[in-house]
Amino acid sequence: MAVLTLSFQGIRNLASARLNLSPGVNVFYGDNGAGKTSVLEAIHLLAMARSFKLARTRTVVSHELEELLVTGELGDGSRLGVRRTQKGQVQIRLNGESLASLAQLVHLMPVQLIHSDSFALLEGSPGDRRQFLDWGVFHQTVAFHEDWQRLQKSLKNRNSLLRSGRIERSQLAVWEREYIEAAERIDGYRKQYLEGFVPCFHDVLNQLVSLPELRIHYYRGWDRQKPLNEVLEQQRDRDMKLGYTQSGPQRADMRIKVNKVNAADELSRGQQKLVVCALKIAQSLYLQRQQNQPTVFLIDDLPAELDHHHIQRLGALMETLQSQVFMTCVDPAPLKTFWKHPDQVRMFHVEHGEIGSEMAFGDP
Ligand SMILES: Nc1ncnc2c1ncn2[C@@H]1O[C@H](COP(=O)(O)OP(=O)(O)OP(=O)(O)O)[C@@H](O)[C@H]1O
Repeated sequence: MAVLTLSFQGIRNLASARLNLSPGVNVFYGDNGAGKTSVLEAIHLLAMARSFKLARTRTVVSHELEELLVTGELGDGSRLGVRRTQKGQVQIRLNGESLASLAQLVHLMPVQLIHSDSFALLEGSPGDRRQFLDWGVFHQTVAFHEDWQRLQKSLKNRNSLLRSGRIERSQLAVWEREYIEAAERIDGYRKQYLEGFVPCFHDVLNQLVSLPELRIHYYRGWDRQKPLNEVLEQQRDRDMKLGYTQSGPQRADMRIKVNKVNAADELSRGQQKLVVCALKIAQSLYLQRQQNQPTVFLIDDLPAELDHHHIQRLGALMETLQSQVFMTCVDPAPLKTFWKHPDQVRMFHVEHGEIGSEMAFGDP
């Protein structure tokens, strides 16, 4: 859901502000250290009650203040507010009422983030790709969250039994049954999600860059040929020595390869960025088609690594999404010329933490 007005105070170097936003594209430009990324953090805080990374969340409250406050008026007229203290206490309110869970907040305003860490989708660990995959599954399948919690609980209990060294077979059997059931359901949700998502991804990728050899391979976290109960049985002794469970959905991966080589090892930095953008855009398009739920995009330094031609392609694609987009850049020039609907684009100049008067292209 789009944020139509955004107010914040106590975020890093940003002066308190109230911004009228476009439901389409919003560009924040300015010099290094001006506070552009901090504006994206403000929106991320509103949507997720935290910054992009745990480490960043710890430092997000301004040095001079005890707490931060971000509030927004959303497209459906509701008012959302997030307060966070230096000590990490969080309060989330929707229309004046406290929200019971973070999951409720995350469903309200799905956010896709594209920034320098997003390259981890290609060059990072399987955990980075699982997180991406599960974002889509979480929004598509209501039951996923509950099954994920069941999986975590049974896995934790199995692992602590394995570590205790005194294995009570009947107790282990109870947790293994629970673990296998949750694992198979999660694997099923992920497979079903990828069946719809992968063609959508290739469509988007083709609009950005020609990489006909690129493929996504799903690994479910245990041997494709064997049922999980058999795998657990075979690995039990080794699992005991290691003190953890080697196989299951917590080891799944979504490998992205070009000519059978990891995309991160084959593609240029710019091509990698286009693949990352295609993955995130496709995920949002797919969510939009399946659930009629638009995503908010946060793109830090959109032009970095891209030539003018690809910036234009990406901009044109962003414009066609029914999503609200926030992007930052140092030099706004490459982002000024090509919009098909300039009345939907607003530009904000950020200077020493102050957000300058906003300008829409339609303005005189
Ligand atoms: N807790 C804090 N309190 C006050 N100022 C902070 C705090 N944390 C960071 N800063 C400062 O706030 C500024 C925020 O920078 P930000 O990352 O938003 O800049 P940017 O415009 O995105 O820059 P770049 O183009 O270099 O990425 C930096 O100058 C930083 O030193």
